Amino acid sequence: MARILITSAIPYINGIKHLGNLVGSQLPADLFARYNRARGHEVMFICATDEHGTPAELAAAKAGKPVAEYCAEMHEVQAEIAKGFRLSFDHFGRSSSQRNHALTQHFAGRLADAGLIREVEEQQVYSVDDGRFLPDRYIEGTCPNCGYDSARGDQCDNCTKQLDPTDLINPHSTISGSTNLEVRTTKHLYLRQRSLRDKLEAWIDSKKDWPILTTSIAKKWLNDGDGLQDRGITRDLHWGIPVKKGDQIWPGMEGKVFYVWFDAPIEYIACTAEWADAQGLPDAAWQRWWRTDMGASDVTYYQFMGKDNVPFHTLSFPATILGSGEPWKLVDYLKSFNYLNYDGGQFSTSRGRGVFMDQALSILPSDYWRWWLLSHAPESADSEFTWENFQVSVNKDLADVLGNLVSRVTKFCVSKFGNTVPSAGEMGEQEARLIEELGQRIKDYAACMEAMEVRKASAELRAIWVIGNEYLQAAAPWSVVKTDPERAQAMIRLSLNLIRVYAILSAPFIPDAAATMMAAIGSDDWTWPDDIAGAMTALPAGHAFSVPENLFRKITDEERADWQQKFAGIRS
Ligand SMILES: Nc1ncnc2c1ncn2[C@@H]1O[C@H](COP(=O)(O)OP(=O)(O)OP(=O)(O)O)[C@@H](O)[C@H]1O
Ligand SMILES: [Zn+2]
Repeated sequence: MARILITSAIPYINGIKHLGNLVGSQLPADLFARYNRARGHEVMFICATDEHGTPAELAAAKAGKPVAEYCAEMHEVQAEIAKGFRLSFDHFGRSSSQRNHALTQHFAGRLADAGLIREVEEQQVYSVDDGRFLPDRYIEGTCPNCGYDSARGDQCDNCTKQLDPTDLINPHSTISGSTNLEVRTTKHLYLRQRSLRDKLEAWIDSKKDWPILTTSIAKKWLNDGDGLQDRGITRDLHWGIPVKKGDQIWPGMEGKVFYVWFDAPIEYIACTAEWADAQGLPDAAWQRWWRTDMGASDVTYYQFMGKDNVPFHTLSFPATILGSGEPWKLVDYLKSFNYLNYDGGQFSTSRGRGVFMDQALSILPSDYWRWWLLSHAPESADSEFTWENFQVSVNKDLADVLGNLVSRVTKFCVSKFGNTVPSAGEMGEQEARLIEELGQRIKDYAACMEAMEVRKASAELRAIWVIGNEYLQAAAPWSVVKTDPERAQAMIRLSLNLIRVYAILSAPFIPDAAATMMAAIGSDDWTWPDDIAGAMTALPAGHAFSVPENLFRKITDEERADWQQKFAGIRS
């Protein structure tokens, strides 16, 4: 039994996530967690909400709520939707937890002790009436380039020109509208990533089996232009983790917080501590996942994320870990994804474009989405969600192939032989061939799952469903029963066993349908079918089963057109 630590990129708190976010991080991580549990490994699967930073403050202000209250509410909303998609986190934590405060301050203190932090003086816009420094997005004014009157401090949305807040004509604070702004000097902490550059490069070079997407992004940041740069890790904001050196005051940094990208990945560790707290377990319980000096040396650590998160996980977070000089676990395998696009454009939370997780569940159960998203995961390139493709995939793979097999076999058996596994007849050549082919295909499927080749794994699973259908088609028990009922019984006995095997193999992709199949077949034995011949004869003659409710329904053309129309616009 192996010990497997899995973290999904933590979703940002400022709204409900779209299907792109889901397939780029949480969903494939869940697939991998479920698969490894099914193989009997010890799994710790961690996710959380990413709660700090300016966008959270802005979203809270828009909702008219204090930011802490807004985050607490949105965390519950996201946790509920995650349950709806059957995301099997061991813990879904919060980056604003006390655990993360303490751990983030601890890491900063260690980095300072190691000489890896430098203090930098910067010029920044200060709003006298608001009593605070303003991040670029909090400042608006007239664009010097095109005259647009709501250009932001970092960019003009009208002409796209990149701006400095000091470029704006008649700038004002978006918080209060005040024009009483001045440029003041402020102090920030920078992590000396440059001095860790060679160490980071050697570490990345040692990862020969990582996806090219992952290593190419890391290499770009290491080498492009002047190479890896030191990075500001503090901000002049109210909402965040107060800057401290361990549990000590940091002179000159009073009132400042850590930058959200500094504390967010540390939450993977803190979240595991939150898990232990929630279980009433001592620190040793989470430390054995993270500290190689406290039992984590046999842990293999996998991360899942979309491509935009890769630099922070290949460089910044490892710089924090390596720089601390403490024996924390570094990631062993980083699975990254390209982007899923939506019907001819991009998904966008800020612009409300695409299908969002709550909307998806309101029209179809989670298995339909899980299957489509995973079987079309943007692995080697970006992929695109279209309603046509979704309809075809659901109707063919789920309804025609898998659903149809389950319903045909169980209904036929009940009508001809009753609702128990029939006992007569012997297996023949055809059955032996099916069992042999299944054995090989299950090995291929497992290899894809272990390599986290999500699309290939789904293709293997589909092929496993297809060979069952082909067998039934060729064996044709509904014809054979007329001349040789005992042969037909043997065929159906095998097919009922096949349904149980399908439930086990399909569960990581479509857990609800798998549970329905297993319940209908009257078993709770989820043992992985390593011994396929044994698994295909596991249900004894006389074992009772039932006909399940229709596993999957088809999507009609009218529904497809209706949804396409309904989701074409912008979610406000
Ligand atoms: N279109 C997409 N396809 C696949 N993965 C995506 C997509 N957009 C974001 N992701 C990934 O989703 C995960 C969660 O992202 P996060 O909550 O930070 O939202 P985001 O990156 O700000 O995206 P958006 O602004 O579109 O919501 C991250 O790992 C990110 O890389
Ligand atoms: Zn402009």
